[in-house]
Amino acid sequence: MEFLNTADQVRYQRMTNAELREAFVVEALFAPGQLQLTYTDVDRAIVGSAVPTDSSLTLPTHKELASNYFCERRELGIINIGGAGFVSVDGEKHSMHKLDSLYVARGSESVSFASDDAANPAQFYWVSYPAHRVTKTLHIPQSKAKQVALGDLGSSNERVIYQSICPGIVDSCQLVMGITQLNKGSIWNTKPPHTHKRRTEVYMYFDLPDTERVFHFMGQPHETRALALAPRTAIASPSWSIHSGAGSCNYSFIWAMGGENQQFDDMDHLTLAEIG
Ligand SMILES: O=C(O)C(=O)C[C@H](O)C(=O)CO
Ligand SMILES: [Zn+2]
Repeated sequence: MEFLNTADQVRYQRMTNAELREAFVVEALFAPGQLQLTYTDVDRAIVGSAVPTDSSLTLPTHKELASNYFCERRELGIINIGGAGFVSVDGEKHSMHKLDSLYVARGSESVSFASDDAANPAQFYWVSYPAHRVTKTLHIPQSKAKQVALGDLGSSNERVIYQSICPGIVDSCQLVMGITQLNKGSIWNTKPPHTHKRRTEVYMYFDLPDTERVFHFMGQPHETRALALAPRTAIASPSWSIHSGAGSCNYSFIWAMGGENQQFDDMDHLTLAEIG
């Protein structure tokens, strides 16, 4: 397991791009045949990926979790961004098509990942937070997610937010998670930008060609920095930071939040005049 130690709201202002990347970005994701884990210090979110090819991959625990198994005190939100596959939770198989979500409840002892076709492997991405009670594991096909259409083409931010792991759909503890898809011709996510002191957030950009980038804006509203992120890269957003991006083309991203509350709409919106 890797560890991501984010910088504080003063120190990030003096950092080079390479230092900002080191402190906020999770780049080593989605290696074929491998499972990867990064423990962040934003509300103890653990970010991970698994790309099973010829054999299945099993979610391990780690010394720093001091647990007998990964979900002993944790919940897990998994989304597949690749070919069809399945996730087995304590022996129960959940088929996962592209963009399906799976909520894995605290207390689930074994979690493993497999692809239907090694030549077109599933690409599982997940975010996990500590969980204070036992709830139920649930599979959510993308069609069952709450859909919210936002923005317009004239402002280059026409997009659909799919809220799959959220109150009303899944009984989770901290985790709120879903996918935002930008329509062709739109490049801006999270416009207008916002913060939410009550929650931290992790974004993971995907579904754009390898040659394209998303310019992700982070930092305090009056002192922002931009990082050019390649596809399948995640970035942690501390509670004091905006999180908004402009792509060199349209794209999708998975967002996941944890913290004080689970209210998606609880945001402190900013006007662009407040961004520096
Ligand atoms: O494009 C958007 O707007 C988003 O996807 C917003 C994120 O979901 C978010 O930041 C929720 O707090
Ligand atoms: Zn947010």
